[in-house]
Amino acid sequence: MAPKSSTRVPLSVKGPIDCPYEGREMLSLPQFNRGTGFTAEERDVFDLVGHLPTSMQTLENQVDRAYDQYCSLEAPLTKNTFLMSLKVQNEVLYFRLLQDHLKEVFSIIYTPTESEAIEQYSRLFRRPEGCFLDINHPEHIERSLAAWGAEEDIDYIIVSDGEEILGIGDQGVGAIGISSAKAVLMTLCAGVHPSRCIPVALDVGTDNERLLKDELYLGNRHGRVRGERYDKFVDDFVQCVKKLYPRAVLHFEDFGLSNARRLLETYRPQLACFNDDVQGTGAVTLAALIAAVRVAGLDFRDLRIVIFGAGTAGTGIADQLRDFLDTQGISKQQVMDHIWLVDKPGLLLESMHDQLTPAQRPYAAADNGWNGIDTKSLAEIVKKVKPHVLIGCSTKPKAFNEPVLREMAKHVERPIVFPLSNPTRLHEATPAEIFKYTDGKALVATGSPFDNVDGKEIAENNNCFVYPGIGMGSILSRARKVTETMIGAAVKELAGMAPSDKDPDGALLPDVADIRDISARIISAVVLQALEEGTARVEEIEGIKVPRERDQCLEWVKEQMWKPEYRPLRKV
Ligand SMILES: NC(=O)C1=CN([C@@H]2O[C@H](COP(=O)(O)OP(=O)(O)OC[C@H]3O[C@@H](n4cnc5c(N)ncnc54)[C@H](O)[C@@H]3O)[C@@H](O)[C@H]2O)C=CC1
Ligand SMILES: CC(=O)C(=O)O
Ligand SMILES: [Mg+2]
Repeated sequence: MAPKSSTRVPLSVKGPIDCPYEGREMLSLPQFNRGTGFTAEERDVFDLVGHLPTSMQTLENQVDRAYDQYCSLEAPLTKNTFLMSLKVQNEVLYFRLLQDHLKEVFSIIYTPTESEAIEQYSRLFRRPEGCFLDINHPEHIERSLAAWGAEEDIDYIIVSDGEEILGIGDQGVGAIGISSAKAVLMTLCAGVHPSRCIPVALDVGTDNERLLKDELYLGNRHGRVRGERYDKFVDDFVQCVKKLYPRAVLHFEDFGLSNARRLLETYRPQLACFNDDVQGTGAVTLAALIAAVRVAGLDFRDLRIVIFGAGTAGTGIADQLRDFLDTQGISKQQVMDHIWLVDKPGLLLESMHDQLTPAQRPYAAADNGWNGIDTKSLAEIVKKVKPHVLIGCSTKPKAFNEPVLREMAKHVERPIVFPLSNPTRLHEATPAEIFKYTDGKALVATGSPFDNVDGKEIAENNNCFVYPGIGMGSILSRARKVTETMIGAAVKELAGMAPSDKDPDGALLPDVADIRDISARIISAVVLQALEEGTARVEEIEGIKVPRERDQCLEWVKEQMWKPEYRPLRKV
């Protein structure tokens, strides 16, 4: 959190850091604490003498020590808790450790382990690390948000009401866990200054009986508030964001099916906002699909796609495909005619109109042609449609079983299969199963990380590949809106980095280990698009003329990214 306005310090990414603190207080602030990393001069100037052991260490020494401690822990959840503690002790050390061991720690700080941490949020709680807004006290919204800094301090706000977290459903106030984890990734992947991002939990109650019965549960102990009171609370929050932080980008995460898209549609015209589950998932899946289509030698015009699980993510993917292909000269209707949505009632048909969500309706299949076919059976649907692509966002493990996959492999040369449900145990199939039942011919991407199978790398098709880039691109351009074309620019940039373009056995998305470089390129593409289409306000607000040439813009972007390093401290 930024210091109070009386001692406000600029939150920069280079040069000396102004510090108004000293002594024990400084050691308790993760933004300023360097522990054994403080130099002799800093110990003197900031009155730290006597508070630290004699020996002085470099950041690299500290990372080695912390990493050894991390490795000595066995269970992923214990590792997650350890990293959480490190984060509230020394922010630079925390991010440097993550950066140096990125691939290894990714599944610990994010899906799947973060899901476990969120399920146990009230029992693992040590220190609060975000902004908690209570539906029973909407009068506190402004005061709570304003405590995070002045208008120019805040770039990004991630908000969740915790209804549909990472595939594990309603976690009530545990929402703060996903907002914080996504905020960490904003810094780690895209270099957003950690103090310029606010993770927010909207505590509107929970319908999770386990939590309601748990005497240690830390959130509001009543059912989820819905309807007008909920809408008013969310609206109060958004209007407050607009008022206090008009430059910031608002990121919605893990809202439930009945709210996610509705809130996005309501607020998109009002401010720069983005729903990661709808748009981020759609964007990364489209990038992986573009890569897969190239490997399979297919044409998007002919592609038949079945999406199993037509909720927030499933319909987000369908819309992203439809809107992107429309810009490539394939009409929206043609794309919609080639997408089949399947949900709990089976294939979604026109005759189900009244039971379908507005997002599902445009894709409902005409009933004629399906007479005598069991539309509840995925294998039967696959037999009839003969899809090239099968995408899972259902949270139904093992839904892509042997009959389904074998049926798919009968009709197409290279089945494209993306089981995207998180966490790992909810995947519709494992990569090993998919390869087994398609005789190794499938092109696979998964929602959570998986190890290689028979030397084949498995792309992690997770929105973490794009939202940091889209978010930071919107921040740096000071975008008025996060537009479809800016998201499209991110998709094209990511699709252009697919290892499978060079090696047909390569992954459909680049390696998460390279996420900082990947994000920098996406940021740059988004900034350039925002400049071109006039959504950017960076010159107007900050007086900055961003280079419009690609390489120069990329260099500029890299300079704006926060890095975990001990910059000189200046006493103020
Ligand atoms: N890989 C990634 O980047 C992302 C993955 N996801 C994952 O996708 C899954 C779904 O997330 P959301 O769309 O946000 O949830 P959601 O609740 O909005 O949608 C889930 C949909 O699946 C349907 N469903 C549930 N059981 C089913 C069954 N047995 N057969 C067919 N359909 C069934 C539900 O009725 C609902 O329409 C979660 O596991 C989530 O973690 C979500 C966003 C991003
Ligand atoms: C990845 C993500 O956003 C989800 O599973 O909800
Ligand atoms: Mg999500």
